[in-house]
Amino acid sequence: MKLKFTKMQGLGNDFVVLDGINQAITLDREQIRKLADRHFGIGCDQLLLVEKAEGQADFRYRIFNADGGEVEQCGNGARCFVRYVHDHGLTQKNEIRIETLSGVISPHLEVNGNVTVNMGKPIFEPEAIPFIAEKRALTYPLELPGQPVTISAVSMGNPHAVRVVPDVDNAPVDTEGALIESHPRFPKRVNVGYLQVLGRTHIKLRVFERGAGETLACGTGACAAVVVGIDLGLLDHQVKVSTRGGELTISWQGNDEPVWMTGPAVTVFEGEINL
Ligand SMILES: N[C@H](CCC[C@H](N)C(=O)O)C(=O)O
Repeated sequence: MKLKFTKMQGLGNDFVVLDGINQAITLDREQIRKLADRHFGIGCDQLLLVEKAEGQADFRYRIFNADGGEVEQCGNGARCFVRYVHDHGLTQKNEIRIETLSGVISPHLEVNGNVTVNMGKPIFEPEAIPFIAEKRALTYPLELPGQPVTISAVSMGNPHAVRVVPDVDNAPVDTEGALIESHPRFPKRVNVGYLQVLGRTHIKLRVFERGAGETLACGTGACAAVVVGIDLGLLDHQVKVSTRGGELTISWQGNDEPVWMTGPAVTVFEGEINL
């Protein structure tokens, strides 16, 4: 099967984007893993599928991690999604509503080329994350081989565990991140963020992503980290998030207010692959 694709990236978090409207696409887990493979396929952190909306939204937005698993949300991908549908003539709108497994989000193309997305509101109830805990708390002890660690847990539609650390550049992201990602108290596994507070309006962040490993940036991870930082009283309402791939601006007014994310979305190349 010949498949047209577009390679895109948001702060180095990279995507293979497929038009599922003008080409009939059914991919199994193994085919997704192959497309995402950086040696035997195209290579990406996530594969994004553009489909017709089922409800009132403009499009349906499906997200698959490099391990082939379909997930609920992807922030950097949402910015690339609106750039893609605009550039490929699938819409003339600058602001669109896209339905995901975790609800509708609305990315907006800014005149300066950045994209702002209403990422919806954070969810802290453990059973909705999902995370196994007696009750909602600001932080939780999490048993690991060796000594336990302290995390916060929140959902941005997808699950996030966030650790506040003094120095992200020396944090055990690959080793400890992998242990937390598949910890039994996260029944659907979890994205693991390492947050360093540089000031009340600036943090540094690294994320070991569920189903992909450490990425250069994680949009929902940046939202989760800022929300946790605000909840812990460490951050103000608008924060610059410095990731290895560049900077995001995240803002949250608290309580049931949505989280807003602003950042870039870049097309790298168009291609075609025989699958
Ligand atoms: N690995 C994530 C999906 C991609 C999220 C990330 N790339 C973003 O920009 O939000 C998960 O399994 O929930």
